Amino acid sequence: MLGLPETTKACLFDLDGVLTDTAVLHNTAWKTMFDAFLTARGEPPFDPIKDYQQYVDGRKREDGVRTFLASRGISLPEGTPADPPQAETVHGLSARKNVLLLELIARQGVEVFPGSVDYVRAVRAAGLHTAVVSSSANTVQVLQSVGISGLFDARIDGVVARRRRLPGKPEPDTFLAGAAALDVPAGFCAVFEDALAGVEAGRAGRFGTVVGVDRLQDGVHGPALKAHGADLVVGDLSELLEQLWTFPTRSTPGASGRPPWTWTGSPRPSRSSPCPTGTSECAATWTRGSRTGCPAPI
Ligand SMILES: O=P(O)(O)OC[C@H]1O[C@@H](O)[C@H](O)[C@@H](O)[C@@H]1O
Repeated sequence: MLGLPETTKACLFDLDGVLTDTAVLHNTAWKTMFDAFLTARGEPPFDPIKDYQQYVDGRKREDGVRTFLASRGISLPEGTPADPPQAETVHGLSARKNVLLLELIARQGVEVFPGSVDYVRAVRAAGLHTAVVSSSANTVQVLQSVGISGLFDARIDGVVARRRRLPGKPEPDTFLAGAAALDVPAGFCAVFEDALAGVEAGRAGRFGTVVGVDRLQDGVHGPALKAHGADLVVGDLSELLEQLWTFPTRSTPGASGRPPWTWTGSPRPSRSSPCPTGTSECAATWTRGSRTGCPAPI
């Protein structure tokens, strides 16, 4: 069910790029901030694909600054969290990026991915627990702005991680804290992540399933998510809902109240996993309304 193993008891969702369309806002804020900094030093600009994915995406704000600067062989003083945006320190650059991000959020607004909201609702309807596990210290504001805070039983975000001194992704600690908050062992949890650092954290924490979410669909990011720890990769969580299949009986209703599939021909395929339809095992002809074909994506 839900495209997850039957043993799954809880789902841990990353925020930016998984639930909300905010990864692009973060990326823009990072590029604007780093480009101004790099240009002043005569350095090549920030690459919004390679640099973002490898050094920044999914990491806590200050970790993103440190990891990217290290990749360019640049070192800055740490400073303190009280540093203003003008400070030439790790915390100062972090503050600059946050000012830009908040401007972008205010100007452009935040959108949810409807397929993700449908999926979270389906997960909860199936009795599974849910948590949002994000590196972002702006998680509360983003969730509230789109009205989905109530869909999660627990939240481990950048603010919580800072307070509890949890190492950020790619370390597994924030996801493990999410699982602990739901009182579900990691092996019974599914992690949903769009960032390389995030799927790495999922693998490092030995979670039951790590679902990579490939919003780029460029033929590169999906395989990279797999290489970094995703067990499966989807373009949108709605794809998992579509795989919410069982071999229907003649009276089994389709998902979302659609008419049931019926079959003709024989033999009717037996239940098995993975779905045998579309393989030589399936000799039945399945129809629903005017549609004939595989019942898996019901
Ligand atoms: O700056 P914030 O809102 O605390 O977010 C920290 C990080 O949160 C992650 O979710 C994003 O993938 C990163 O791009 C971002 O830098």
